Amino acid sequence: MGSPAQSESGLPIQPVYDGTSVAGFDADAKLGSPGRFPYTRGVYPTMYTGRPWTMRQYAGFGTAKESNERYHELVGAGTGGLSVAFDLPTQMGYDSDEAIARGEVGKVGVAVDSLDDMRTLFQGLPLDKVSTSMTINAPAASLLLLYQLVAAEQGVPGDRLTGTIQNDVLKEYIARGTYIFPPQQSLRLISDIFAYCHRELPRWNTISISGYHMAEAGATPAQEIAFTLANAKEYVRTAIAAGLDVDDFAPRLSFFFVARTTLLEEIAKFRAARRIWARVMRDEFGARNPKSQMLRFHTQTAGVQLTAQQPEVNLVRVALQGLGAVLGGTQSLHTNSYDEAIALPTQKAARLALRTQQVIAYETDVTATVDPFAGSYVMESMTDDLEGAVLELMRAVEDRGGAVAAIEQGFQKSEIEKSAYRTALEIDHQERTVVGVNKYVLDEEEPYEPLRVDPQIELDQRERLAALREERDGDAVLRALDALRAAARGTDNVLPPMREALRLRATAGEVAHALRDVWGTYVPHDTF
Ligand SMILES: CC(C)(COP(=O)(O)OP(=O)(O)OC[C@H]1O[C@@H](n2cnc3c(N)ncnc32)[C@H](O)[C@@H]1OP(=O)(O)O)[C@@H](O)C(=O)NCCC(=O)NCCSC(=O)CCC(=O)O
Repeated sequence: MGSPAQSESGLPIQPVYDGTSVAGFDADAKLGSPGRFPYTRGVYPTMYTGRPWTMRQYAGFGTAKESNERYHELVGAGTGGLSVAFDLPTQMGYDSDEAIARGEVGKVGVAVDSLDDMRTLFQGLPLDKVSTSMTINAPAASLLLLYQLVAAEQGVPGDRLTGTIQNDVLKEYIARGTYIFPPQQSLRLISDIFAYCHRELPRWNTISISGYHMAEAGATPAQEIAFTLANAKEYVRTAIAAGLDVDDFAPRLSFFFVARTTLLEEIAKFRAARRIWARVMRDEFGARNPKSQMLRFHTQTAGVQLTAQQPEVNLVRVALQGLGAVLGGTQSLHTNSYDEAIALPTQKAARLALRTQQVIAYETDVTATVDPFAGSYVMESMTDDLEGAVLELMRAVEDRGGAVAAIEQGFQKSEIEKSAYRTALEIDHQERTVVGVNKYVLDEEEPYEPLRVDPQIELDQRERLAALREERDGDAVLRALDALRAAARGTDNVLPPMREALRLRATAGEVAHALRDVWGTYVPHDTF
C-alpha cells in the first residue's frame, strides 16, 4: 500500500479504506437517522428530497437603489433567499458622511445609513415571502431593527419575518475585524438581541456563528469548526447567564462554514460538526428541544481558493466546492462568482454562479437521496478523525478559559496564522498545486474588464444624509439617543430604545456612537 496523504487538517488520508477502518463502528450512536440525534446525516429527515437548500447569493454594492436592482435580478433568476453585503462604514458603525468613511462608501457592499436607505433597499420585495440574510455584526441590532421597521411599513408583522443576521462578533476579533465594542459589552448586546427576537421576531435566526472568515484567513477545517463551536459555546453560556432559557434561544442559532475543493474532508467536516454540536447542546447545556441540538448552516464556497490568473477556471472550482457543501447537507449556499478574486462580480458572473447551484440541484442525482456517503469506509473514518481533532482543539480553547479568554491571549489568531503560513510556503515550494498559479501557467492572459463602483455615489449618499438631518425632528432624535445611552448604562434591553431612535430617523452611525459613548471600543492585544 502507498503512504498516506495528508488532509487539510493534517490528518492522514489512507490510500485504501476497508472494513477494518470502521471496525466496531456503532451506526446507531454515530449516525442515527437523518433528522434525528446526533444529526450526523442531516438536520431534516427528508433533506433535499423534501426541499432543496436555499440558494442565497451574497450581493450588495453602491447605493440602496443599485443593490435593490441587483436583488430583483437575482430573484428573477431563481434565487431563493436574499443576502445583503454592507459597505465597511456601515459594518463599522459610521455614517457615509463621516471623515473616516471617505473612499469606502458603497465599495464592498451597500451603504445603509438610515430608515430611508433600508426602505429603498427592499423596495418591491415582499418581506413576508423572502428570507433575508444580513452580513452585519457589531451594528447588527440597528440593521435588524431598520428591517423590522420597513417590514412594518409594508404591513408585515415581526412574527412573519424570516432571515438571519450574522451578529457574530467573536470571530470578528479573531479574523474579520469589524468589531466596535469590547467583548463583554458585545456579548451583552447579543444576549439582548436573542431575548428581543424571542419576543418579537420568533422565526428570525439571531446569529450566524461563522467559521468561514477564519477559514479564509487560513484556518484548517478542524480549526474552523473547533473555533466556531467554541465561540458558539460562549454565546450560549452568556445568554444562559443573562437568564434566558436555552430552549428559548438555541433553536434560532445558525452557523456558517466554508466549502473547499477538498471534497471528502469537507463532507466529513460538516457531518462531524453536526454530531459534536448536538452532543454539546444536549449533554453540556441540557437542551431538550431537538431544534436546539440541530446545527443548521449556510455555506459559501472558498473565496481564498479562487485565482486572478485564468479566472474562468474558478467556475470549475466553485462547482466542486458547491457539490461538497450539498453532499455535506448545507441549508443554504452561496456560490462565488468566477471573477471575485479580481473585483466585485459582474452581472454575468453572478448569474453563472447561481446557475452552478441550479445544475447541482436539478441536473445531478445527488439530491435524490439523503446523505449519500453514509456508511462509506472513507467517509465514516474521516468524520471520526475530524471529530477527534476538533474536540481536542475545543478542549485547548476551554483550557485557556473559553473563547473570549483565548481571544484575549491571541490563541485562535496565532494558530490560524501558523496554518496560513504553512499553506503559503507549500504553494511557493510547489508542494501544493494551484492550477494556473504555480502550474499550467499561461504566458499571456486575456484582458478582463472588472466592475467598478462609481465614486459619485459617495457624494450622493452624503447629500441624502444632509437632507435627512435637515428634515427630521433633531430634538426628538437627541432625546431618543439619550434614552438608548441610559439603557446601555443599565441592564434594560437596549433594542426597544434603539428602535425608537431609528424610527425617528437617527442614523446607524449615531446609534453606534451613542453606544460607544457608554461602552467604549475594543483595542486588540495582539501577540506576535
Ligand atoms: C439556518 C440558515 C443557515 C438557513 O435558513 P433557510 O431559511 O435558508 O433554510 P432552512 O431554515 O433550512 O429552511 C427554511 C424552512 O424550511 C424548512 N425545511 C427546509 N428543508 C426541509 C425539509 N427537508 N423538510 C422539512 N422542512 C424543511 C425549515 O424547517 C425552515 O422552516 P422553519 O424555520 O419554520 O423551521 C440561515 O441562518 C441562513 O439562511 N443563513 C444565511 C447566512 C448568509 O447568507 N450569510 C452570508 C455571509 S457572507 C459573508 O460573510 C462573506 C464574507 C464577508 O463579508 O466577509
